[in-house]
Amino acid sequence: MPAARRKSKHSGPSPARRWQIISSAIVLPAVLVYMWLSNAWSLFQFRSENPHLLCDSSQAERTSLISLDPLIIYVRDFLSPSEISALLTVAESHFGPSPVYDASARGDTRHQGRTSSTAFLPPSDFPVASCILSRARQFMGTALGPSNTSLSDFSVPQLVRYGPGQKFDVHHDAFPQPRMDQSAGRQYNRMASFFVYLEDDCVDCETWFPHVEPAGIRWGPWDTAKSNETESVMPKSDEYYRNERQGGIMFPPISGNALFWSNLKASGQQDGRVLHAGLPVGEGRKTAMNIWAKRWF
Ligand SMILES: O=C(O)CCC(=O)C(=O)O
Ligand SMILES: [Fe+2]
Repeated sequence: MPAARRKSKHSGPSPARRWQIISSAIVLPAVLVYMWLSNAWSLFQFRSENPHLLCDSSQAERTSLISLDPLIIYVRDFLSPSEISALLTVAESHFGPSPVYDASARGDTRHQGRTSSTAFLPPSDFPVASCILSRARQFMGTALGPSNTSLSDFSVPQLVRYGPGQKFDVHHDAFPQPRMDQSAGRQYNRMASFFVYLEDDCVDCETWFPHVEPAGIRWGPWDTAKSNETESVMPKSDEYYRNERQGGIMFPPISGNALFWSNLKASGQQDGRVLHAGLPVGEGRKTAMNIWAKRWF
């Protein structure tokens, strides 16, 4: 046999080399295809479990900043329907004429600017009021301050009710000067307000903040005094505030939702920008809950 032929018979790759070639030509691509397929499968599964691959609508934020300065926050679903019906039931027999604080008399009086009815719900007598105060405390987080440690850091919660023609004229929730808390033996003021809507079956019954004009508001044509029409500033499905022809912002009552705002400047004085009113009810009935957090002095 010629030498050249003999040589070619033995010059092929060794078995180890052949295995190396097979593995790089078949096994490696197979592994890569497998990895790609399994990734694609997981993605497919993820997509079929989350067909829209968008936000989960049940995770919608419940709070909206209306104004940073002064601080005003809108809270959706602050109270559940069952909490609302519990509050309305326990308060029903406790309504009397709404009081107004008279600084010169240093006490509560009646005033023609406030014609609603009020029911006081001391948390010690009304467990539902107590758990709602705890929620308010949670909402306020560390803003209550280190000396605020108990439910007495809130004024006694009140339900306020308006029938046709009843109103609360423009006013401030904080007192002009700190007021004595007799049982605590200390002075306090209402540093923040929660106003929670319970019954909203009424017309012309908004809460109006005449001096708050959030940056995000699109002013209506009336702003130029050319038209009498107000313009909604939110899409219909989310219409929880609207602008007001005379200026400011109006909140129509929506049962369960709450407004939260800060009443005091850092100095402890009233912040005049959060003056507000309960407009005279046209028809129907509005019931809401007042919760005031105290700042001690
Ligand atoms: O009735 C309203 O809309 C506001 C009432 C209010 O401001 C209050 O009770 O202090
Ligand atoms: Fe008020």
